[in-house]
Amino acid sequence: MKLQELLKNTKPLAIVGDVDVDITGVNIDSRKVKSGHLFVAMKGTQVDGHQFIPKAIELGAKAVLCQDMPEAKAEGVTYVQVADTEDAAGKVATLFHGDPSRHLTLVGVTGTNGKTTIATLLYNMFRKMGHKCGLLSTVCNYIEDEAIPADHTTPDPIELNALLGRMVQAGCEYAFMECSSHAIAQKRISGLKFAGGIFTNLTRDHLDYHKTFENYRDAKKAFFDGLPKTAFAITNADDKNGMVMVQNTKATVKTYSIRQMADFRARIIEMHFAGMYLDVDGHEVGVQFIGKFNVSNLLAVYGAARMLGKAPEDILVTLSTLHSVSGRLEPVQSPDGYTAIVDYAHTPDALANVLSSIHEVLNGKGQIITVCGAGGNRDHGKRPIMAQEAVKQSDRVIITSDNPRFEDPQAIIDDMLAGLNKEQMKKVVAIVDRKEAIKTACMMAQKGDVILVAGKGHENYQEIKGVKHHFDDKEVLHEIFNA
Ligand SMILES: CC(=O)N[C@H]1[C@@H](OP(=O)(O)OP(=O)(O)OC[C@H]2O[C@@H](n3ccc(=O)[nH]c3=O)[C@H](O)[C@@H]2O)O[C@H](CO)[C@@H](O)[C@@H]1O[C@H](C)C(=O)N[C@@H](C)C(=O)N[C@H](CCC(=O)O)C(=O)O
Ligand SMILES: Nc1ncnc2c1ncn2[C@@H]1O[C@H](COP(=O)(O)OP(=O)(O)OP(=O)(O)O)[C@@H](O)[C@H]1O
Ligand SMILES: N[C@H](CCC[C@H](N)C(=O)O)C(=O)O
Ligand SMILES: [Mg+2]
Repeated sequence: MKLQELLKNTKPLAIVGDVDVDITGVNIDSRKVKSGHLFVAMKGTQVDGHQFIPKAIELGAKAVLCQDMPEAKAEGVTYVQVADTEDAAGKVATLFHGDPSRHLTLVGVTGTNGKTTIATLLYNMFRKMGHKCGLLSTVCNYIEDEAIPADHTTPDPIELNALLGRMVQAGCEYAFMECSSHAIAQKRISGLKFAGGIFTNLTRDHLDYHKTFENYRDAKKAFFDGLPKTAFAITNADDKNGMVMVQNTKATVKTYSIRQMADFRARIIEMHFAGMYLDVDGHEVGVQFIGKFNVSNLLAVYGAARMLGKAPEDILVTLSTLHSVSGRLEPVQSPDGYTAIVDYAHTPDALANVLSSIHEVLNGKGQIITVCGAGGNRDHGKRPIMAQEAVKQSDRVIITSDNPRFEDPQAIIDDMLAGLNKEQMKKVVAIVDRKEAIKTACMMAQKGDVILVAGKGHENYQEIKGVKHHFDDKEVLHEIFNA
C-alpha cells in the first residue's frame, strides 16, 4: 500500500521524502520491523521510541512516522511528522489492514469489571444466533473458532487492526472487544469505527498508571466521547459514573438497571448455586449464572443485542443457554461436599461483589474461606483495601501471592495485612506459596462451605521475576480433590 494512502486520516505537519512509496507493513516496535515497513516512533512510559528510528531503518524501514523530526536523516527514507504518533499509529494501522472496523459491526466494552464477561457472552450469543464473530478479550482472542492467545486486554494498535482485518477476511459480521483504560489512554483504538459501546462500572483500579481516579474515569469516558452519531452507548444507570460516561457522547444513549427506571431492566426472582430466575423487561428467564453483578452484565448483553436489532424472545432463549466465562465465578465441586469457586476478582470492589454473591446463595448455611493476594508492580493502594474486603465477608482468609512480578511476595502480603486490625487478624493466615494456601483452605473446609479462590481466574501461570511459571487455580483444586 502507498504511504500516501496510509496517511489519509492523519494531518502531517511536515514530510521529508517521497510519499509515493510502497509500504509492506506498519510497526510501533523497531524489533519487529522488516524491509519496506513504516516505523511509528511513540513516546512510551519506559522509553522514547524515537531513539529506535536508526535501528528500524537498519532493519529495512522505508518510512518513519514521528513526533520529533530527527536531525540526521537516512537516504531513501521518508519522514513524516505528526502532532501525536500515538493517535496516528491506530489510524495508519487500520488503513493498512483494510479499514476492518468499517466492514464489521464492532462493539466495545469498557469499565472496571465485567468487560470480559460481557464481550465473551455477546460473542457466544451472536455465534449461537448463527453469525460469524470475532472476540478480543483478556482471556483469549477468537476469530470464529480459531483461538489466538491474548497478552493484553486490548492489543496494541498494530495487532488489534491485524486481528480485526483477519476477522473480516474470515467473513465475520460482528466483533466484540474489551477496551481497557490503558488502551483508551494510549489511543490503541484510534481510527476504529464502533457500532456501539457498553459501560459496566467504575471503581478503584490501575491508579499506578492513571495516578488519580479522575484521570481513570476520564480515560473511560474518552471512549464514549469518541463514538460516532450512528453508534449506541449503553450505560449502567446503577453506577455513580454511569451518566458521566455518556454526557458528551454523540451516540444514542440507552441505560440499564437492576434498581431503577431504565431502558433495560431486570430483577432476580430466585437464586441458587446452579443459577438464577430473572425477570428481564417483563419476560421470565432462567440463567446459569449467579450474583447480582452478573444480572447487570446480562442486562448489558441483552441491551446491546436489542440495539443490534435482535428480538427480546430470541435474545432470552439464547441467554438461558450461556454459561460462566472461564475463571469468572466458576464452581469446582469437592468430593467432600464443599464448593470451591475460582474467580478473577482482583480489585477491592470485585472481591466485595463476589463475596456478597456467594453470601446471597449460601444464605448463612455454610462458612466462606477466601484465598486471595494482590498483583506485584500494580496499584499498591488497593492492597490493604482488598484484605479488608476479604475479611469483612469471610469466616477465614488466607492471604497469599497473586502474580508477584518483580516485587517481593512477602512485601505485597505485608501491604495487604497493613489494612487489618488485631481483631481482624484473628481470621487471617498468610501463606506465600499459593498452592499451599489453597491446600490449607481445603483442609479447613467442611461440608456445605465455600472456598473462594480469587484473583487469577483463567490465568494458567504465575509471573515471578519476569518468568511465567505454569499455575492454574482450577487445576490445583482438581489435583487436591483427586489426591
Ligand atoms: C504501561 C503500558 O500500558 N504499557 C504499554 C505501552 O508500552 P510503553 O508505553 O511502556 O512502551 P515503552 O516500552 O516505553 O516503548 C515505547 C515505544 O518504543 C518501542 N520500542 C521499544 C523498545 C525497542 O527496542 N524498540 C521499540 O521500538 C515500543 O514498541 C513502544 O512503541 O504500549 C505497549 C504497546 O501498546 C504495550 O505493550 C505496553 O503494555 C505493557 C506491556 C503492559 O503491561 N500493559 C498493561 C498494564 C495493560 O495495558 N493492561 C491493560 C489491561 C488492564 C486492565 O484493565 O486490567 C490491557 O489492555 O492489557
Ligand atoms: N458487573 C460487575 N460488577 C462488579 N464486579 C464484576 C462484574 N462483572 C464481573 N465482576 C467481577 O470482576 C471480575 C472480573 O470480571 P471480568 O473479567 O468480566 O472483568 P474485566 O473488566 O474484563 O476485568 P479486566 O480489566 O481484568 O480484564 C470477575 O471475576 C468478578 O469477580
Ligand atoms: N489486567 C490486570 C489483571 C490483574 C490480574 C491479577 N491476577 C494480577 O496479576 O494482578 C492487570 O494486568 O493489572
Ligand atoms: Mg477483561
